[in-house]
Amino acid sequence: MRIVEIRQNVASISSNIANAYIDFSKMTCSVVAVITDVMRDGKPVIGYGYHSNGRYDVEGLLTKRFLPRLSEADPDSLLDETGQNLDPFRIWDTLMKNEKPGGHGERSVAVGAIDMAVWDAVAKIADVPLWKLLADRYRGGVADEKVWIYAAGGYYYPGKDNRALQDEMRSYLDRGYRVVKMKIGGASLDTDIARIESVLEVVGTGRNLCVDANGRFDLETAIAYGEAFQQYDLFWYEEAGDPLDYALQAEVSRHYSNPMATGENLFSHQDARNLLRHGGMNPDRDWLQFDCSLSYGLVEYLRTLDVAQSLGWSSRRVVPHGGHQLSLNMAAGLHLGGNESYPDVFRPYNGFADDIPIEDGYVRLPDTPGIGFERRAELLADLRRLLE
Ligand SMILES: O=C([O-])CC(=O)C(=O)O
Ligand SMILES: [Mg+2]
Repeated sequence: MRIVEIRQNVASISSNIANAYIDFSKMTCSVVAVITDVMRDGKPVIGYGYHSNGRYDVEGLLTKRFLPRLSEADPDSLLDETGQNLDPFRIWDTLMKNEKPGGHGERSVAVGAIDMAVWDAVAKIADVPLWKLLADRYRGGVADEKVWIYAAGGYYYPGKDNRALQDEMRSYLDRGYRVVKMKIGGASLDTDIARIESVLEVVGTGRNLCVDANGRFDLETAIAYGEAFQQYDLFWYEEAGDPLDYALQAEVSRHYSNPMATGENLFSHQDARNLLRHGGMNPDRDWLQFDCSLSYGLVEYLRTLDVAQSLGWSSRRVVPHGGHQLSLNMAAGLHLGGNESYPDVFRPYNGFADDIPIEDGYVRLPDTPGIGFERRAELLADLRRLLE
């Protein structure tokens, strides 16, 4: 078999929402299609990939550096030992040839988008859903039947008052979610506490609410917020300070005794290891949110999970950022703790299978070969519009 062509394009995921750090008025993402010469039902197998929100598209990195490395490689060097399918690890090594270590920047996003498309193609060629392929390869054939997901939203946007915030959260509960997430740090402490209390009226208990500061706070502010909402026993307190400030994370943990979460802006297993070595995080209490699509893909994520395990972390404490179906497959197939979900934001690069309901905070996975994009019509239509 061969890769016939790899296409890339830029999708818009812009909207008028804002977190404590950025607005999303110009947010984009890169989309990738790996077109193969393997035929299914008279059509070539195509693997699709993209990266999640938060980093802008990486078109330049894809077109100038990473895609040429694949087209210049000996096609056989990208295949597994059977010669009948792609090998994501060999492809990864080809992509990363002549890249120095460290300084992970945003090349990890370009590699992540390609890697997603490669795994989609690999599972389609193997004719199995990716969650099953992962469970068979890495977890003795045992996949989780359903995955815990939480509804991430609660953004700031113009004209949004606490009533609108409550309506948003109520609609998530109506759609089957139990735990919701809201943004903090984009307003004063008093305003945010009033927002939190208004959401608690809807979700009932702090155990159903996560708050996300998107790395906005300095140490003093992070501690002040923690002290102000310690009493609510929130599900987690996310990205209190700068994602690379491990000493801040450790110090906040000394003041805040409920669960904390971070990791969505760490893009390599080495950065993840530094967080776990130096961030004072507690494997019995805290949560890790590394996002494969931003951090060199699933190939690298397997290393990150190994590093976490060697430092005493169960994969069940990992709940990836990004709300995409690749992480959902990984959650089921690799026994993660769950996955983020964006019921309403970042459309159409959000959501899971159209026809599978969310029940009591859990979702099941489709049995479609690949990642499952074919079961999410709006997303597939956009990928096809941009790539075919
Ligand atoms: O608002 C964002 O940048 C997304 C985010 O942090 C999340 O989903 O946790
Ligand atoms: Mg976040």
